[in-house]
Amino acid sequence: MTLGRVNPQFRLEDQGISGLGDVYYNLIEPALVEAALKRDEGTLGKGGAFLVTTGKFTGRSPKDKHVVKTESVADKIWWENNATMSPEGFDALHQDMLAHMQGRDYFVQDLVGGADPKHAINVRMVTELAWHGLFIRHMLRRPDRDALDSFIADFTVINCPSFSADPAKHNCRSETVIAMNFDKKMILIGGTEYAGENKKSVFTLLNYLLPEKGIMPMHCSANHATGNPVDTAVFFGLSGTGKTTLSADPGRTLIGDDEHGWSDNGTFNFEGGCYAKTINLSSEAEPEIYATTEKFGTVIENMIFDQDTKELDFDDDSLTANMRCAYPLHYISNASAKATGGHPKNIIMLTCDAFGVLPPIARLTPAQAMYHFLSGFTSKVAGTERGVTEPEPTFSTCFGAPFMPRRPEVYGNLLREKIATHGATCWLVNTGWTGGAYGTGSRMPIKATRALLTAALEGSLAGVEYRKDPNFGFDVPVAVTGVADILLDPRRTWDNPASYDRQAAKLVKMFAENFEQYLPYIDEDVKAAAIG
Ligand SMILES: Nc1ncnc2c1ncn2[C@@H]1O[C@H](COP(=O)(O)OP(=O)(O)O)[C@@H](O)[C@H]1O
Ligand SMILES: C=C(OP(=O)(O)O)C(=O)O
Ligand SMILES: [Mn+2]
Repeated sequence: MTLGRVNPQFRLEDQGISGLGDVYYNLIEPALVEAALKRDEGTLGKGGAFLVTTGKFTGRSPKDKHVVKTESVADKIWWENNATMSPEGFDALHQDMLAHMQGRDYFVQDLVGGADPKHAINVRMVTELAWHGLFIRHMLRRPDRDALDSFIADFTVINCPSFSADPAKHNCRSETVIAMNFDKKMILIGGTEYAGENKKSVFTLLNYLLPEKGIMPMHCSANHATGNPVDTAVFFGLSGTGKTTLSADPGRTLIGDDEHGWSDNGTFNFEGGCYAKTINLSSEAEPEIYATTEKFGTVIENMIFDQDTKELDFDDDSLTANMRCAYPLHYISNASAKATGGHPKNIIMLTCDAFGVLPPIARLTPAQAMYHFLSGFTSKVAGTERGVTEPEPTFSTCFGAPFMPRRPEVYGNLLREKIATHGATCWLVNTGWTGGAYGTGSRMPIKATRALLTAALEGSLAGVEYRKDPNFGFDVPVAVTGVADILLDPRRTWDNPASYDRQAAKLVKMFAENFEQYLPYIDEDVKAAAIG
């Protein structure tokens, strides 16, 4: 049976998918919540939030993500960073997944990736779980109801958590699989319930498609000055560095929290919703995000709650440290209705330095910005990827290596060109450890980070005194109103300055060793900005 609203010329049968049970097309949020409750997929929380657990997989499985090596993409993909799958393996996977889907009910959401209609793609998400339908309906952009009648998908994603892949037959690594086929315009996901795979696979797709149109795809959040989209800031950062937290700024308008493009027209969100970490979320430090956890349909993943009162326990990470909530952009009161902004005036590169070495803010020259963008130094925080249980220093190029199908220079050169054309000011902001490394020191207070960002974005850091950092060569402000001076000089926050110096030397060496791989691809000025 077919239920809901769909283009009568573009049902699943028209895509060669038949023999399913009931197919629910484009249900709106209340209907998805009803369906998910009926199917016992979760339970209602305060304000009608929808609470789910995802079993064994509570974070992404980057090693199980494959790109199908077809002729047309063979010389475009960065294979050192993307696991392959043979076209034959994919076809077998596709067939077996369709066979597995027989007789089961499915939920179809016809959505859009990209707030700039000129560069948007239509994505059809076919999900076994009703709540995955709800999740992705929040996360991507919802077309007008009338537009559904003529919707044709550019890409189709099928997500089937109850399906187990067979490495021998499907040319994959384990029972869990995320397989991207750019030729067949299809992504198949199996063997994991973690909702983040849905949005990050669409992100990877856009990261592949957009550079050829001269658009820079960015793993970043974005906001603009209230009433003034020309004053746009983007915040690059790997998971857990603070993109979502810091872009939800009561003093600015939120464009988006995770994935954006930079075209000749400025900045545009790929998405229509946010996916925030809820561990230790407090109503004082992050009131806007906190409030979404009590709104209708917000999807809350892997949180412990009181069965009687439905009170969420934000400190209980017994299921995972990667507890999450997903909500539409408009659940944040000062979000942009258009989800677009101007050319970034400020570019913030967020790093979560578990060594406690980097200063809380530094101003970068364009060459230094390129150096840090290609380096992508940060820590993986606990939980977002399987197997990571404490902050793990890493160099994740473009601040999002797991989502980059092309070589880093492709993104680096695009960014470099756009920074030069539009004259953006670049900053490195450490939201990680201060007063010592992870284990000794403490995480940078959110209040301090916010005060520094406000100063940078409002322009008041333009006139202050700077020191040149002896290890990294960038400029660090000496004093900023609202922030203790000592915080600005990490060496002074350590009990033993000699230990700091040793740790800094170790980090400089790591940077230098990691950067060697980029030397053949970069210009002299970036080489000159290299450290160590
Ligand atoms: N100084 C800080 N700046 C930003 N976030 C911080 C800071 N200190 C602690 N945090 C916490 O770190 C996490 C950042 O996560 P999030 O904003 O979701 O990152 P991302 O969106 O980049 O994945 C949040 O749980 C936040 O409360
Ligand atoms: C959702 C994710 O990313 P982020 O924390 O950057 O939102 C993820 O990496 O699974
Ligand atoms: Mn985020």
